Amino acid sequence: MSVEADLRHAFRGFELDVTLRAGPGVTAIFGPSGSGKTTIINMISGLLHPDQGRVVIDGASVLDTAARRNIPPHKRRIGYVFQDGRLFPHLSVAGNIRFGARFAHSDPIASETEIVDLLGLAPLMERLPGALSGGERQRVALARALLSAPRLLLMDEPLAALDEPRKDEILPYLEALRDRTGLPILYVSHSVAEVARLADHLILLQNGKIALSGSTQDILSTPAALPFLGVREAGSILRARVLGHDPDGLSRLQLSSGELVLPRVDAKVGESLVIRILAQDVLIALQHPEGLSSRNILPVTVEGLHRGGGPGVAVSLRLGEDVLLARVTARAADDLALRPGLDCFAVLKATTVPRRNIGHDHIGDAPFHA
Ligand SMILES: Nc1ncnc2c1ncn2[C@@H]1O[C@H](COP(=O)(O)OP(=O)(O)OP(=O)(O)O)[C@@H](O)[C@H]1O
Repeated sequence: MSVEADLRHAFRGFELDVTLRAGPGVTAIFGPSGSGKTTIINMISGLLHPDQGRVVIDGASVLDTAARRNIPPHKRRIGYVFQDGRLFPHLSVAGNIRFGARFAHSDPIASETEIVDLLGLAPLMERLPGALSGGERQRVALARALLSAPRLLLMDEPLAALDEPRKDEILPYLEALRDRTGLPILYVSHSVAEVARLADHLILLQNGKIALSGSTQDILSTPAALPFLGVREAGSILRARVLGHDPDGLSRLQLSSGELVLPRVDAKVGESLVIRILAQDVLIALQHPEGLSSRNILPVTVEGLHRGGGPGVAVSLRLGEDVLLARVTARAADDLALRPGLDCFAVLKATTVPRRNIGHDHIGDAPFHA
């Protein structure tokens, strides 16, 4: 399943011009306020009509301005999840979920029981939305969208209205939904942490145009992406497998090259994880440091440097199959004579990685209807 969109549109003082293609899994659309994220989502869903455009979902054309084709929103087979859930307050959870099924034009992607199980809703079925937490309400909105037998899911900042603990609670459900439904999911977000955790692909939008796009892992480790993500949020993703949990409360993880030690992670031995390491939490040493408190000293090779407008330099460091991003001062980069090809050591402090930055890599569970 896939979605293709070619969209051109002018509002007063704003021009949108994007071509995108997304397959199964999460494709995040990330960009500053006013860059056009919601406009893209609204045009794909049919809520807004572009000056010129073409949208193809799962091989079916739903919009083609040149051919005067414009399928109305409710016939496009799209599940839409908004920031605020938009549940019917007078219907129970079960009633809200079943409402989605009324719009199903074909076989659902999974049965109601499967969807209720996936989103952990069984104990909540009789409750009214007013008696649910924000995170629970969003899980109901996700279930309703899934039961409408969509070929595409659009999520416009679905976690933005939730506080941090509720976000943490719902992220594992979104990971499961991503891995089990096989649907393309376009996910609008302002949060690098969310994108790093969930998205397979990332589109960076600026002023109505695509500035960068590619696999999330590649984009997040590209020094050139740093100005878009913000220096504080910049960081790369490492893939790791849990090797073991030690009695002193630390977990050992296998990287594509070397091992990482972190405070106990919530995963079983053998599980695959994605871990976001913030660029500001990585130190660079030319020699293997001795007598250091950190247990994470990884041999790396400098791949590239990117000088920003300020005092900082982003340095990409090759670590096996992954790239680690470090942010150092320009003065330090000069003093250490950092240059592509230089072998050095990356030092990470184990306690700086918050739990939120550790996600599950694509879960091995069989997709629905596999
Ligand atoms: N119906 C409209 N009429 C005129 N201008 C619009 C309309 N909708 C959006 N715009 C303009 O288009 C631009 C993109 O808006 P859009 O809502 O897509 O941005 P966004 O990236 O989703 O922003 P945010 O993160 O704040 O939600 C903005 O300059 C906005 O003012």
